[in-house]
Amino acid sequence: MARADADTPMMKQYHRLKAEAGDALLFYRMGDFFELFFDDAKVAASCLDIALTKRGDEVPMCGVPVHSAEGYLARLIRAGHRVAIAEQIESPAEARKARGSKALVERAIVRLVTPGTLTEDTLLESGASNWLAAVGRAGEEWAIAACDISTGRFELVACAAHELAAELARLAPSEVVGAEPVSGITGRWGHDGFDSAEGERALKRRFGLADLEGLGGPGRAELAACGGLLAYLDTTQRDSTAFLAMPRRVSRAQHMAIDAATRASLEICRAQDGGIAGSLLAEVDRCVTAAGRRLLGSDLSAPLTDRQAIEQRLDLVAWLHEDAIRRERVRSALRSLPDIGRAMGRLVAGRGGPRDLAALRDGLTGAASLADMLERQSLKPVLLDQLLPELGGHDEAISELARALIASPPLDPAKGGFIAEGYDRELDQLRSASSDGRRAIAELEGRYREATGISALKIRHNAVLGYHVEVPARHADRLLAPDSGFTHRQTMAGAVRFNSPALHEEASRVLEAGGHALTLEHAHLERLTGQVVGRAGPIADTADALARIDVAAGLAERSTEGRWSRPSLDEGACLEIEGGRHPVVERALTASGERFVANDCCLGSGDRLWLITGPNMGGKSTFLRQVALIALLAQAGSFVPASRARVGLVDRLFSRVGASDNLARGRSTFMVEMVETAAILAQATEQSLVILDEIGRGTSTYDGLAIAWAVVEAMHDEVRARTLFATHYHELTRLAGRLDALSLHHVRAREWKGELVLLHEVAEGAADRSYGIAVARLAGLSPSVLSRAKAVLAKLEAGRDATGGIAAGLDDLPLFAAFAAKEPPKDPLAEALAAVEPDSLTPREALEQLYALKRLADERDG
Ligand SMILES: Nc1ncnc2c1ncn2[C@@H]1O[C@H](COP(=O)(O)OP(=O)(O)OP(=O)(O)O)[C@@H](O)[C@H]1O
Repeated sequence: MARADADTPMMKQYHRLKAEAGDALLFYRMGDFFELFFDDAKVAASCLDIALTKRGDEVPMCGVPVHSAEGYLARLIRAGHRVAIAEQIESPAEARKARGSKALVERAIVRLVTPGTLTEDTLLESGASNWLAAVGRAGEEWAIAACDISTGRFELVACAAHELAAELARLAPSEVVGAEPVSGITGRWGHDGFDSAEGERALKRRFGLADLEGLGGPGRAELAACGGLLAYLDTTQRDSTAFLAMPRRVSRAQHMAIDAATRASLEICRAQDGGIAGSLLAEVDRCVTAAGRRLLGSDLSAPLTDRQAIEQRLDLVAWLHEDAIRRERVRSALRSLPDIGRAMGRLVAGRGGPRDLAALRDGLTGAASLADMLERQSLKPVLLDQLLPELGGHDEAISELARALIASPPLDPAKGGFIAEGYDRELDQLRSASSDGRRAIAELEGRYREATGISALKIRHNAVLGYHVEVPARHADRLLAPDSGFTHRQTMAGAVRFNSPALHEEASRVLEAGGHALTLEHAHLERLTGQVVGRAGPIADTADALARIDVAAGLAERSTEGRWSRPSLDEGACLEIEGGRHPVVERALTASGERFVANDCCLGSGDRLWLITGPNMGGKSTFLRQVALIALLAQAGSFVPASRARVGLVDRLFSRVGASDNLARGRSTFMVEMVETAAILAQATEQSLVILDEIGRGTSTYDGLAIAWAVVEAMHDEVRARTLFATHYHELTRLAGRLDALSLHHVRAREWKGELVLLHEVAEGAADRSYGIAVARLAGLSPSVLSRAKAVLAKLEAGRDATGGIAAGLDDLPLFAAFAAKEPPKDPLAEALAAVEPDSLTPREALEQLYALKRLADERDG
């Protein structure tokens, strides 16, 4: 930068603000633009594809107009940037008045825009939640405090260190913050406030609580996370407040545990390409409101484990499923409702406007009439009875807003005109004074035309001159005459402009009345906003209740469309599915005119591990995933794509795909596969459901088979979870003779007139052969390569038959339990040492312990 420029007061101010903004891009307000300088300008210009210019000789700079800044902000945020907004906090006139004619306008950072702290519609996806998650810890305890300030949701979850990643995967936050880096988690670290005492203070202050008993006494890690979260909100929101309902403590046991890899593999809320299209969510979603869509996403992300709660959701879906007319009435009532949750988020944050108030008016009115309609229905399910009271109770607010606002107010309050006539007498009078004035001005125009004889005379208005008389240049002389009563203001190319005392007087009246009217309207806006913000909690409850009804009605609609059935739930470890289908694959096939073959599955304590073989493309992966998705949908409270399903409640769901299937995602090392398999073996329980698709195939045949073999044994003998294991290692079928709760299944195929026909039917027993070469022919491999492959296969098979193949001798292998029992011998000295707590010992006790340890050491060595 040029030295001289660096020293200007403006640049000094800029650098001070930039230092405060840290790594966020600084939007520095200059008149009608936000300007960016130095590296910020380079980053923004390339990200936004706008021109990079120079200030003075050297300072790179670019700018975006204030009125369209939101669109640019959205792009920067989506590209992973944070933006600090430095506004002018006084007008140039105020600055001059206070500090002289050359005074610099004072600026301050009024907001830090980050991905997790957005409230604007243009910056948010309407159908997805926008979580900000703060990771806190106290000793060995960890917790996440998460909020979505666009709707006020606020959750606390305590968990162990190894569960953090899965919990974060459930929330899929837009932003993660914490005090110190947590391995395996991408976030922004180094933030302050992650302290339990600070958290407790901040929570009490924020919600006006004397103690935290009402919240069920959150633990120290939860408080630390809260402290960090609230401090971060203060940093980003500055003078405005973020919308937060009272925190809800989420116990991990309330939800089916699903780790990040399983979510990705089952494509629950996002498909593999990261988009919603192609995911389970997109397939199931028939919600008619954005809030419903957000809730459905969170339901599918966190299926329940409490049978009663699931049955309640299912009862509501069933009630809407059995009566199409009732369902359509509910859905059409919901369809017209605005997003009151998000409107509330903006109003609380001080970024709301008249249109948000109108959204509340219309949304709450709609909620009340929906409640009326539902109230009259008979045999209502319990959940609906619980939801109905939440829909109402806003009569006062509704009638106030209905009286106060015009039908469709403008987004921007700046020009006024949003307060309805008849709401405020004074405002009405001011408005009529102003319109009387405008009428008087129009009359004046007529009179002047007559008096001057200039029919082209006009009274106009612009920002610089205000009201003025304008005549074509050729008639100007008449008005320029000293006794004309007009004062010259401006000469243009073809016209000359004048003022007159009468016009001046009328114009002042218009201006004054208009100004007062605007001030009054703004005062009303502020007061009305204050009133609804005071009811933020109950309004958020209404928004949640509407979303819950929308989700149930949408699921009922989807079930009708797809002939889905209500699952029955069971506390035991069973999973019985008749005529199960994979909703996403089924739709893709139907779209191309093909038929999806429904399949059965029956897992129970005596038959809990299915080993599935069969040709490539035979439908193994599809079958595995559909079973997992059916369990997941059932526990989320949805009907399922099956003719009958009985689901033993699943505590944890795991799905893993062998390494090579994941190649496209670039994270498909064999190592990842093994780490993930190890996690399943460590975490799955007898109540879990595990889907393993070709585990072990990412390495050499011998290693792969050996690992797959050992994993199947461990799943069967140790973990004992319900398991579906798809494999191409035919040798594994030998395990059926040794493991009594394992059964063999295959996807059927037939060769007909030399062509392979894949039947996509799951049948009992092992596949008779692998058909790999036949599939390769389907794929179009050349005849010469195919015939060579056949010759090689024949040789290999002959060798296998002669020697017993690669699995020869495995039948003599001792059982898995014989190995599993062998743990490394314990070291008493190490154990005793680990048990010592130096801080809690007196010097004398310490000495005694030292002697005891020495004794143990002697015993071990001696
Ligand atoms: N039940 C079914 N009914 C009809 N078509 C099916 C069915 N299941 C799968 N398919 C079709 O077969 C294709 C392959 O299925 P899938 O990927 O499940 O096979 P796979 O046995 O796992 O194959 P590979 O062993 O090569 O991974 C699917 O994309 C789908 O088009």
